[in-house]
Amino acid sequence: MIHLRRLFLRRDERDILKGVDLTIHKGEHWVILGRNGSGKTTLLEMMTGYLFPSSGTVDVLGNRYGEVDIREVRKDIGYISQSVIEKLTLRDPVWEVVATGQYAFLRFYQEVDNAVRLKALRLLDEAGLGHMAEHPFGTLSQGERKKAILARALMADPKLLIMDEPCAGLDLHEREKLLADLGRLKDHDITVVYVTHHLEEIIPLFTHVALVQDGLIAAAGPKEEVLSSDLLSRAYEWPVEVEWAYGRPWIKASSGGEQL
Ligand SMILES: Nc1ncnc2c1ncn2[C@@H]1O[C@H](COP(=O)(O)OP(=O)(O)OP(=O)(O)O)[C@@H](O)[C@H]1O
Repeated sequence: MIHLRRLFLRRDERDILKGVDLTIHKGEHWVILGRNGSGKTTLLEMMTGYLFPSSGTVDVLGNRYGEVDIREVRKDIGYISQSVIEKLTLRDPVWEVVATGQYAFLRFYQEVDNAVRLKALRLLDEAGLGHMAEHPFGTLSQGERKKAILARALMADPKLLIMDEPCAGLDLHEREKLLADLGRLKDHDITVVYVTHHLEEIIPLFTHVALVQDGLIAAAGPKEEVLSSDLLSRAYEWPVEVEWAYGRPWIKASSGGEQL
């Protein structure tokens, strides 16, 4: 599904990626963790074809970037990031913002096909936002916006859903509601790649974790193996302990502990 091979990225005389290898198979759901500036967003942008490596190969859904029309590949990829959210028009009705996901447009300048409108309304209903379909997008709370953006990303029935910190800025209640929506993707034929800073967002849906450290993959594999106190302490350069509860990992950091 995704094969990253020997990815290097050099920008402004700095090595941002230093030889990343990562393979994600169909049916797996991955979380990418790592310190600020370690290269997580850069990796997502390589997967979506918004950034090209200085060297190395990126294969996504059987296509090698550089040899195919990436716009065609993107039709099968849902991408949720702050930069996408910022481009959406706040005064458009929620259902229309969701419906644009069908074509990866930002706005409609023509009549919307009725089948597309109905699909947007159904996805909004499933997200519990049906009653807000006609509200201007900008009047939604941050949590409601995130749920609507997830519905938008699902409009085109993507094979791959890539998310960059979708729970950022949400309170516990809104976060849990968004995670519950994500959990339901288990029944969809979709592969999820998810960047976060918060281990507790690693709900049972997720199967694998990659730890990024200073432009390299420090560890990657089944979540139970990678989410060890030892590996996480090294990746975050801080002594931490991981505990599991409700099928999710929870992290304890030693306060004022000597840095590793
Ligand atoms: N266009 C660019 N030109 C130069 N340096 C860049 C560029 N984009 C990113 N970087 C640098 O590359 C490094 C990795 O950035 P990236 O955004 O991938 O990190 P991240 O792991 O997503 O961080 P965060 O958790 O803070 O979002 C950072 O040091 C950043 O300053």
